[in-house]
Amino acid sequence: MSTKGLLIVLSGPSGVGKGTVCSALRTRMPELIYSVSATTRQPRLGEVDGTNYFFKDREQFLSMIEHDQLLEYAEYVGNYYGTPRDFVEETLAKGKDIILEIEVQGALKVKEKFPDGIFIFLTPPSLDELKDRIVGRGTESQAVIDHRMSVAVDELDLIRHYDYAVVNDEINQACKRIESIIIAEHCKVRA
Ligand SMILES: Nc1nc2c(ncn2[C@@H]2O[C@H](COP(=O)(O)OP(=O)(O)O)[C@@H](O)[C@H]2O)c(=O)[nH]1
Ligand SMILES: Nc1ncnc2c1ncn2[C@@H]1O[C@H](COP(=O)(O)OP(=O)(O)O)[C@@H](O)[C@H]1O
Repeated sequence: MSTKGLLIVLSGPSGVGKGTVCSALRTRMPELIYSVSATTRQPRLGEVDGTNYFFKDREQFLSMIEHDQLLEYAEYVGNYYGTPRDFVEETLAKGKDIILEIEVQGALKVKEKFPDGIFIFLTPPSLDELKDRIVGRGTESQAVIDHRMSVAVDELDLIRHYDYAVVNDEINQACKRIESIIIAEHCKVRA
């Protein structure tokens, strides 16, 4: 059984349920650490700076890039998103597992730096269900929903770069699958 911390990357199209699954996982796996990203996106109603994201303006974000403070970053539907580097490295150095909820371009960059990371892609039961969820959430304008749906089709094509695909048909089942993956990865015999 490995005592080293695992770097876990969870990706999936907008509206698939990443945020919902992550908050349910927090209850099931209180020892798992969550990376809080920086973004230039406007906060949604109820989102808290430092908890959901570190909300930055474009200039602040570009300064983080310039000072090499981000492990990876990507532009997604008109905004920047990036993973603060120090927190991830410090968490892994303490032997704790950390989960990054990030989109595919960023995930592929993390894979280059951490080939031993565990890459999990959360999929919707269908594209119709995905659209229903993103519309049902009610946080985006119609134009942003359309853009996110077209990005989703391209993202689904990149599943092949991931180690695991988990369907989010039901929240508890999806969490159970992710928890099982993490437990199994800790049992893996590594060189
Ligand atoms: N590359 C990268 N993507 C991120 C990061 N943080 C969040 N994302 C992704 O950016 C996309 C948009 O996030 P958000 O605007 O919160 O929308 P939501 O995922 O639909 O709730 C999602 O795919 C997130 O997983 C990050 O630090 N880096
Ligand atoms: N398994 C599920 N079944 C039905 N609805 C879900 C499921 N998982 C998430 N949802 C709903 O779908 C919407 C989008 O979920 P969210 O977690 O915000 O997605 P993401 O973070 O991937 O963009 C929310 O309204 C959420 O309540």
